[in-house]
Amino acid sequence: MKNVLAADGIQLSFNGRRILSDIYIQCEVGQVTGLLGRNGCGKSCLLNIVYGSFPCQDKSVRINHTSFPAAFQRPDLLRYLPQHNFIPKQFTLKRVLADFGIAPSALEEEFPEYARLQNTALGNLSSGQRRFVEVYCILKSETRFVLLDEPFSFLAPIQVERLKKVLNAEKQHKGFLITDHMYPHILDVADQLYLLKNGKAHAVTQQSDLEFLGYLRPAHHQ
Ligand SMILES: Nc1ncnc2c1ncn2[C@@H]1O[C@H](COP(=O)(O)OP(=O)(O)OP(=O)(O)O)[C@@H](O)[C@H]1O
Repeated sequence: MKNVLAADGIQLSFNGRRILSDIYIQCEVGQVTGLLGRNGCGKSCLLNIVYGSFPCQDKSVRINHTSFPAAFQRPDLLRYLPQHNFIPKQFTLKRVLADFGIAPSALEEEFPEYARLQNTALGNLSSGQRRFVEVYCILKSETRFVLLDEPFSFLAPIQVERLKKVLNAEKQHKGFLITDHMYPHILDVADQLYLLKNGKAHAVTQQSDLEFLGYLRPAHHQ
């Protein structure tokens, strides 16, 4: 049986304003599922709800048909990269890698420039380096599914390309749900794509769908 994370029946409103109303998304081990949408359409809320850290009027989150309303309690099954820095800044790189069960040599082989930073606290890295470490640790951690909220923002293009290689290697045994406004990278890595609009998740198969749904300006208008 395939390993599938599925979420549906999600209803979310703030002060009577409907944010999410008709959501069905699924994510399979071996695949990257992309989630696009304009600012404020509810992407971060949706990831938080799937993770279980955000209260929601109604939802069903399942892994292989088993319900996981509080998936954040099962890091062996699901990990989440929030939009903001989430690892305490006083932790050294060495400690962070150990906490995520990653051998320092694994990072150093792929990214030798981090070898000399093992004893550096994350707060003393540049903001891009700090974000890079967070994304790398979440990508490499031992889990089944990974939710990524804006992993590429704040990173230099070459770092994005290098992390995309890590993502593609890791997806052999993990499923990813990823959102980022650097949409060409999402189109590049995603095996399937959803666009969130007016509370609904629309399955998208080609760039013209994104234009039709108003996420991209039509090519002939650019
Ligand atoms: N705690 C809250 N109370 C009230 N409204 C909220 C709360 N959290 C989020 N919202 C609203 O819900 C909507 C969706 O927010 P969310 O952060 O999920 O959007 P997003 O698609 O991730 O946006 P962006 O791309 O700008 O990060 C926004 O209009 C936001 O103002």
